[in-house]
Order: sequence, then structure tokens, then C-alpha cells
Amino acid sequence: MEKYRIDTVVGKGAYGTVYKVTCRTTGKEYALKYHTQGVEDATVREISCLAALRGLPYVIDMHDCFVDNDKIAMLMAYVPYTLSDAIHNGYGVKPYYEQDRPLQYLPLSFVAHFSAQVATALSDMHIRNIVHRDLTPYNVLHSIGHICNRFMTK
Ligand SMILES: Nc1ncnc2c1ncn2[C@@H]1O[C@H](COP(=O)(O)OP(=O)(O)OP(=O)(O)O)[C@@H](O)[C@H]1O
Repeated sequence: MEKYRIDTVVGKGAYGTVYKVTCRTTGKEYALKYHTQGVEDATVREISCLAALRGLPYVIDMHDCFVDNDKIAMLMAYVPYTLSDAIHNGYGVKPYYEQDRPLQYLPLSFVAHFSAQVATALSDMHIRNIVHRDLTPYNVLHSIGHICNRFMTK
């Protein structure tokens, strides 16, 4: 863990806490999810599904998975915005803790592009017999200029 500096908490779920971290050598930002509930079935499912989906264009990349302080940690691409942010605050809005403003309201091209990418990700999952089971605007992430969906499989 010395390799990464913990910057901030970005969210909490039923099984863990997600932090934004920065690699001390490259300066690259990642999301690090600590599974605080131990090795639950859901944890094993999440890790094995993300490993099976690695490399797909619109599913979040899991770069590493390791044990730190007896907790399972998953290192993922950091994707700063949720679909919910975009729906409620406009495209490109930053999370509230960064005190930023929306860049613009949702253009139709964003909706069309985004929907097509979500459909592609779901199709890629279904081909591999993986079902999402919790698709919500909070579980679909994007970054400005590059839409990327987070599919936490359950
Ligand atoms: N790769 C990521 N980049 C940026 N933020 C993330 C990333 N992964 C998760 N988050 C943020 O952390 C929050 C918690 O994620 P987590 O996977 O722990 O739970 P969840 O799937 O949202 O909820 P639950 O586990 O309760 O169903 C998310 O809602 C999201 O805001």
C-alpha cells in the first residue's frame, strides 16, 4: 500500500469503502475499494466477474487485487462522475466535495452515446453469462471526454 497515497473517500457501499488514491511513482489516479466485510460470497463474485470482464471497452478495469491489513483491496480505474450526477446536475458536473459547477445540461448526443455504450457493456456481460442485477444511475460512471461505465456485478 506504500505505493499509493490515499486522497479521499469517494463512496461507500454495502461491502466496502472506495477511496481515490494516487500512485506515488507515476502520479496516476485510481479508485481503491476495500472490502470491509471480509471474504463474503459477494466479494468473490465481484472480483471474479471483473476479472472475467477485464479489457472490455465500457466495463471498469480492475488493475490489481491484493490483501492489505487483512482486507481485500481492488484497484480500479478512477472514473469521477456518475450518471446520476449528469442527470441531476448536467454533464461534466464534479462531485459536491470538489465544489465545482456543471459544464452544461445533457445534450442529446451525450444521451445517445451513453445509452449505446451501456447497451454494449450489458451485451458483453450477457455473452459471458454475467448479469448485473443492480443497474442504477449511481452505478454507471463516466469521465469528461471518455464515457466509461462501472458495472459492479452482483
Ligand atoms: N472506479 C470508481 N471510480 C470512482 N468512483 C467509484 C468507483 N467505484 C465506486 N465508486 C464510488 O463509490 C461508491 C460505492 O461503490 P461500491 O462498489 O462500494 O458500492 P455500490 O455498488 O455503489 O453499492 P452496494 O455495494 O451497496 O450495492 C459508488 O457509488 C461510486 O460513487
